[in-house]
Amino acid sequence: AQLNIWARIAGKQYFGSATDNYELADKPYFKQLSNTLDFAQITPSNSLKWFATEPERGNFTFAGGEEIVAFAKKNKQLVRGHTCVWHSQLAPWVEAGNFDNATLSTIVKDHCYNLLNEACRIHWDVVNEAFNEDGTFRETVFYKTIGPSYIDIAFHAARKADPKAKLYINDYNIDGLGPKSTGVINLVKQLKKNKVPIDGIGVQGHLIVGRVPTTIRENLQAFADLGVDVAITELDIRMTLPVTPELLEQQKKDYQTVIAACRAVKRCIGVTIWDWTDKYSWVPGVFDGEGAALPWDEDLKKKPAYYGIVDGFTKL
Ligand SMILES: OC[C@H]1CNC[C@@H](O)[C@@H]1O[C@@H]1O[C@H](CO)[C@@H](O[C@@H]2O[C@H](CO)[C@@H](O[C@@H]3O[C@H](CO)[C@@H](O)[C@H](O)[C@H]3O)[C@H](O)[C@H]2O)[C@H](O)[C@H]1O
Repeated sequence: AQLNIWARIAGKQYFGSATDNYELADKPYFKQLSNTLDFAQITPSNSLKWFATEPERGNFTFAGGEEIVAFAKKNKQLVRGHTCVWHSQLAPWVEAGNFDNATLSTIVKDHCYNLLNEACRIHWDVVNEAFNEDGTFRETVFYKTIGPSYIDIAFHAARKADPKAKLYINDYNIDGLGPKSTGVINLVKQLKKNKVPIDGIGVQGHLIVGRVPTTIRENLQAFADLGVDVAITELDIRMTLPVTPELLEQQKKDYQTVIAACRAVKRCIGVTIWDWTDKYSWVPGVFDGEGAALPWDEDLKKKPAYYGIVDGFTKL
């Protein structure tokens, strides 16, 4: 059996992968990504971001996102939408406009409403990477101009556009207990108190071999105890190159640990890897001398990590 089958047997809704438009031209890659026994869910890794969907104010363009959505639909794969409000890959006019609070609030509302109205999906990362490592709010153009209520505005607009989609806040380095996870917990408590429609917390899971937080299961449970779903949204576990048999074995154990933690938490509903083959991983382009983060190698061959994921879903 394959990854999504084991995920389902373990009571999860899906196992999935991110992908990007240019990768779909790669036939062997396309064939494996279409394999729903491994991947029952797809996340467009770039083409639903602000730079791609609203390059000029009020000019909404969804061609890139729609191409990946059409691919998923054909395979009956679920789609996670990524992402509505994020400080990175933001269309330049949003910051260059020096908009006041009222105007930028309208811009956020319109962007999230149109994005979700066009591209209805199972989940949406409505707000991405809103926190600093110490759990305080990241000083983005949205936070500096509007304050923390930009998050409320985005979620309300998202819910108005799509009453069914599950609305998530998504971030990295919130895999284990710590000040950043506490920041997320305090925010979600506040949002729920203020009746802001939030359904889930997205734990990106960009991890390092041999350094998976020992508190990951406890942390996922703490998020679930807030009365929201949890999803692992961008899992990859990078190593310092060159690849060695020891590092591959440790990576296998690390994937097993993360999957087993999600499996143990009832409201951890699914796992998405941030692409599936090292051939298209974002890691080497950002972390010099690091890579080999994904379960398939550059030749599209399964690595020990693949079996670590199986063990995570199956082993007691
Ligand atoms: O950074 C990893 C995660 C972290 N969490 C949020 C999540 O959204 C993020 O994903 C990554 O987010 C990164 C940007 O922050 C993306 O990287 C961008 O990916 C884009 C599409 O491939 C790149 O754009 C291409 O760049 C090429 C060379 O510069 C140009 O020739 C292409 O025209 C242009 O499309 C950008 O330079 C590159 O910065 C990665 O693909 C994407 O996987």
